[in-house]
Amino acid sequence: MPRLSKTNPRAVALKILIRWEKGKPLLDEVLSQVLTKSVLPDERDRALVSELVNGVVRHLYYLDFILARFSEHPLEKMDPEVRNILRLGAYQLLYTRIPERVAIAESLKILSARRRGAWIRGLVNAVLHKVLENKDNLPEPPDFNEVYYLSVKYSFPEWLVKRWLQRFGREETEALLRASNERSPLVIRVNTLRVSRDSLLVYLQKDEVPTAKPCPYSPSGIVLEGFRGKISELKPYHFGWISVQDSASQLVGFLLNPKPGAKVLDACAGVGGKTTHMAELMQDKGTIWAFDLYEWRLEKLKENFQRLGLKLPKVFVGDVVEKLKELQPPFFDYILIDAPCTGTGVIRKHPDVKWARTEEDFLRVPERQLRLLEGLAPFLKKGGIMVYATCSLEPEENEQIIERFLQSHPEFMLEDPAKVLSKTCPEKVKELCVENKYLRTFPHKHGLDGFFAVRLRKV
Ligand SMILES: C[S@@+](CC[C@H](N)C(=O)[O-])C[C@H]1O[C@@H](n2cnc3c(N)ncnc32)[C@H](O)[C@@H]1O
Repeated sequence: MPRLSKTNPRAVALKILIRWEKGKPLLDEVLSQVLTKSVLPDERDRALVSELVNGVVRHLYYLDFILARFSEHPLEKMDPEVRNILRLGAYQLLYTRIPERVAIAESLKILSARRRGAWIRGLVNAVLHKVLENKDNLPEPPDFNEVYYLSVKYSFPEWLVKRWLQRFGREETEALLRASNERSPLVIRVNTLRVSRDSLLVYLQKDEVPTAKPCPYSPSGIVLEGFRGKISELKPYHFGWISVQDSASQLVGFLLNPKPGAKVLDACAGVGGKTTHMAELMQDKGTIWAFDLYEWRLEKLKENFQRLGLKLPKVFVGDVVEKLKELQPPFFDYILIDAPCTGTGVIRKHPDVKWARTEEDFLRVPERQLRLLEGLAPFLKKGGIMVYATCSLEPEENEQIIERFLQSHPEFMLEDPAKVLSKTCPEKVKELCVENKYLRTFPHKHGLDGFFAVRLRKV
């Protein structure tokens, strides 16, 4: 019989948290590796693992603050198994509707199965009961230090809170921290080559997701409010009618808006979220060259093209700047640079991002981004369009990079995103366009992932 660590969702979550805490690998990757090896055939158990792991990572500092108040033993001196079982227990008690006795009993069951002694079980039992007894009157972090207070209350590293406070001020920073801790709704993009958004909406509302509603910004977007199921269990997913893509990310495709028959370069294609959108916008006519550093991502990209019934693009593994020098490609009509970035705009989806970043990233990452802009600019046709996008909120990766690029490239000019987007998207999209130059979305202002994008024309 498989061991508890493979069959019990809380034990699987514990294993993931211990592994994540040790080396801070990408949480999604550890989650999928451990889930693949686990024996959890029920989809609800797998969803519980994901909910517990993401929840603990999202509220890490606050959970530790609360636990430290109720434990006589310093958390940092506990072994990782005990520390993380306490975090898991406290998360269930404070943030979920799991019955309290189940949350505590299951924590103790795991410790027993792992042959932890009576002393450890007693400690965990006592601390979790104290959390439960004080649930309606939990201690607050001291507020004489604004940075420390916000950092603990919303579980963000102090350096990032300080950075946002300097830029946005107290009220807006608090709104951003709060919004970044919320779970984002699931948004899908309709493959309009197969089905119209209106008819798919009718189908979903009637049959599979009664709460489905049109996205107010993207003409192809449907928001599956409150949907907690697995997307691959929806029939339209199997028919190739939909892809999962946040509304802000969909707008990047509409900003480039490649025409049918065009030659397009997707420099950082990943698993093809935007590549497939471009193919749909081009009515599957034309040529797309898709690059990424990782083969496994491009394999997924191909699967996505196949599922959506789209013609496969030309796919290349490796550094796009170096590869293009070897390949001597044609000049492109359109280039998309969906640049690697710090990801501070998508913390609500990837809570580990806040713990993985350091201040040095804001020196290192922009240089990679500028290298991509500089390296790809020569491959764009005169009159062609290049869109640069990130899911970061930080000016160093966004406005400042574009200014630096434009200073040494007078042959490029910025186009007003509002003018381009209003041709295909609802009027409301203009709210997201600023200074006639930038498309900028924020979780706390628009309820969207934080994205930045510009449209550059080579003149
Ligand atoms: C923001 S993600 C792209 C997401 C993707 N466009 C989508 O919509 O699904 C950035 C991607 O760029 C890739 N990347 C980073 N540097 C690169 C380079 N020099 N050449 C090619 N790909 C690169 C990364 O592997 C990563 O998959």
